[in-house]
Amino acid sequence: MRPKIYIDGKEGTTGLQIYERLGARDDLELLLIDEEKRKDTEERRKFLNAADIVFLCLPDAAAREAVSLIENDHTRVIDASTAHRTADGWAYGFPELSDDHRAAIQTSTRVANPGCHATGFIASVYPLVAHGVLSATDALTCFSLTGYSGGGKKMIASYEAEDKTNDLYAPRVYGLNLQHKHLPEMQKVCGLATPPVFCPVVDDYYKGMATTVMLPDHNVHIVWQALSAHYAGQKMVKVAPLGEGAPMISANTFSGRDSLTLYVHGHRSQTIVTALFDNLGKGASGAAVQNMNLMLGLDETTGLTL
Ligand SMILES: NC(=O)C1=CN([C@@H]2O[C@H](COP(=O)(O)OP(=O)(O)OC[C@H]3O[C@@H](n4cnc5c(N)ncnc54)[C@H](OP(=O)(O)O)[C@@H]3O)[C@@H](O)[C@H]2O)C=CC1
Ligand SMILES: CC(=O)N[C@@H](CCC(=O)OP(=O)(O)O)C(=O)O
Repeated sequence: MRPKIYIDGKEGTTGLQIYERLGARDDLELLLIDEEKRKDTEERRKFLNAADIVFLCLPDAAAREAVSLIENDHTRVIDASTAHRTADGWAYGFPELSDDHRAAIQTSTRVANPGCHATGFIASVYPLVAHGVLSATDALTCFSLTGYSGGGKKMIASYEAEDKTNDLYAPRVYGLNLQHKHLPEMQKVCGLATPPVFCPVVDDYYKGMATTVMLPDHNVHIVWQALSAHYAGQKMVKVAPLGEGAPMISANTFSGRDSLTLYVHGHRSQTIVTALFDNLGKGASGAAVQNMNLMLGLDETTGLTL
């Protein structure tokens, strides 16, 4: 019997991209809700309980509601929203962090898919803390560039409107209250004493991310070696040869891909690490499908673009 899959929020940005990755597969049975009933709670309840795996591609409140509608023990959940990323009982869906993370995803009934900016930050910082290159009390700073699809349908509409306002033609620094919603998962997953000073920037291109962590007092060779050793053998996360990409890397390089690559650059005692990936790939839908593959005991790259 093919596993039954339901995407709650399939008409949204993340949901559509998951559908694109699953639509052509014949090893899965996709449960498709009637278009007019896609927000009908009782109809959703039926689909959520009929599925073996559900993807939640919804705003946080709707994702919490969806979980509360599941009344059985067999439906497993992959939540793309922020609602459950630091919640007890949820596995954090980043299998490359450690064998324990991978095993938790494979066996869990509740998997929280990482936030896009959090993916870039954690990819660099988790291994450096785990291998003692950074300490949990180091004060970290990070800036992260994203395409406008990261803001979902509303933001896409504003960037693609015919009467687009002038401010949308330039990069926009946001998260200025320093309380971006990804900070709790960045801090918790990396085991940091304090959250990083985090500066997200959204710009006038559709998708792709460059998340840069700055290390003012760390040797570039030590950082590169620790990251390379940590991700050796991984299929979806790689470390580029030291210095590759100089003198300039573009944040849309990985647009359309589901993998992530870390680029390490340095001079004297200063180092920067930049994660290049797609906010809708390893930053959302690609990661969600990778997690589903692991939960089903399949090759994690099935249906994905490396
Ligand atoms: N875009 C990205 O790059 C990323 C997004 N995410 C997260 O994924 C989730 C989805 O985001 P995104 O796809 O960007 O958002 P969108 O706004 O593009 O899509 C959300 C979808 O959910 C639908 N929806 C809203 N409320 C309900 C409800 N009660 N029942 C059923 N459907 C509902 C919306 O309907 P309607 O079409 O009518 O508006 C829409 O289709 C969010 O939690 C987001 O934070 C995570 C990582 C990256
Ligand atoms: C450009 C933009 O607005 N991006 C979103 C992040 C998208 C994402 O990862 O969303 P979730 O955390 O909800 O999963 C933001 O910074 O809030």
